[in-house]
Amino acid sequence: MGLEDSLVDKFREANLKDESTLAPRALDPTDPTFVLDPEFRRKVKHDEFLDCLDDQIPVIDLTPLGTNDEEALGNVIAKVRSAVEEWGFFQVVNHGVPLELIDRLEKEAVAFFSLPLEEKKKVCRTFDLPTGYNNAELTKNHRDWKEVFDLIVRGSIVLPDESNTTHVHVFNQWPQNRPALREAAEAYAKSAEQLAFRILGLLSRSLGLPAEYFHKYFEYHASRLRLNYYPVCAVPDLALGVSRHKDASALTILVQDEVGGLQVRRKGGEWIAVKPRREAFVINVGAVFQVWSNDRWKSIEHQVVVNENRARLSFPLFFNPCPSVDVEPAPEILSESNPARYYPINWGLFMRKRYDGNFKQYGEDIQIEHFAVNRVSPYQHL
Ligand SMILES: O=C(O)CCC(=O)C(=O)O
Ligand SMILES: [Fe+2]
Repeated sequence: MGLEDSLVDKFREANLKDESTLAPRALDPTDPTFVLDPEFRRKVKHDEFLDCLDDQIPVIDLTPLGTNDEEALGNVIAKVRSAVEEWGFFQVVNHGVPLELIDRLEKEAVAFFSLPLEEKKKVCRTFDLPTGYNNAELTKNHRDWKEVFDLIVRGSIVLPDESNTTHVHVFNQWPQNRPALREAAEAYAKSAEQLAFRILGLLSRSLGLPAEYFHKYFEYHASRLRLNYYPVCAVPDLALGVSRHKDASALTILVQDEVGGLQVRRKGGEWIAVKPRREAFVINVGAVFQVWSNDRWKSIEHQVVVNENRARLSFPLFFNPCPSVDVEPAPEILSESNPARYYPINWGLFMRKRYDGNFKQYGEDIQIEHFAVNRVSPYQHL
């Protein structure tokens, strides 16, 4: 038996013995794909926070957004620009989303994830319907130590089918007899959606464009709210809650509980553990802004580590354009010395391929880089 086989055994046996997790066992620790190759395992624990402020994602107070104070607003925009250029991430406080909406959703999410697996599987995601419950998600072909519940923020969207010959209607699945989960998720999603539009405006201005510049791409936006539940893991140095990845969204708004687990890759390659703050949202720009900004901004790698003591909840809202939109570098940003670095990418087809890649085991997930000019891409026809 090789070294890796013995680690797979260790992972399985320790997790089978572990009775501490709140939810009934929904992850099968005998699946060897949970055990990551050494280079992908955590380097830093979930609560190993660095004390120095320079080592934390900048915190930006959004109070000036509701005022006519142009000078204060100008400061906010400058801070956003600098944080996105430096980190790809920032945190916001005084964001306008009521805390009680978050509390309520956390309570309902815990109640849902605590249900027996057979109950949760009644709203299981399928190949054609990428909403609802999933306990077998792959991030770049690694199995994640997490359970998720996904919903479309606007209730439903229309996506191209796999072969791009027709369209499929994607709608939300809700557990029967649990109206409180739906009410809590919809109320939170509505409030976070408003925040997303305000942040979209800030990001546009940070690129030197009018506040409403990108709003036209979001009329029938395809945003998704995800409820993440990371059970206790008996051997957290072998698996991750979410393997390293870059978000494909325009921007992501994340709220997390006090446990900790999110880690962001810095330019030097090191991983920084993000210290949870109850009053703050973590925001990052995704691949769509990378394209719009013609690589001035990058979608930055991040991951989630798990731990042996406490389960964790987090709720990312992936703010996505309409499926019909072709995402391409904003012409106002381009010049002779800054030519377009990407071909136009149809967002609906891109999402379809991403969903399919999460569901099936592909060699490589589709990435925005596949559309870079000068790259020979299997997806250039999209
Ligand atoms: O749980 C988190 O803190 C982040 C999750 C995440 O990055 C994702 O779902 O894309
Ligand atoms: Fe992410």
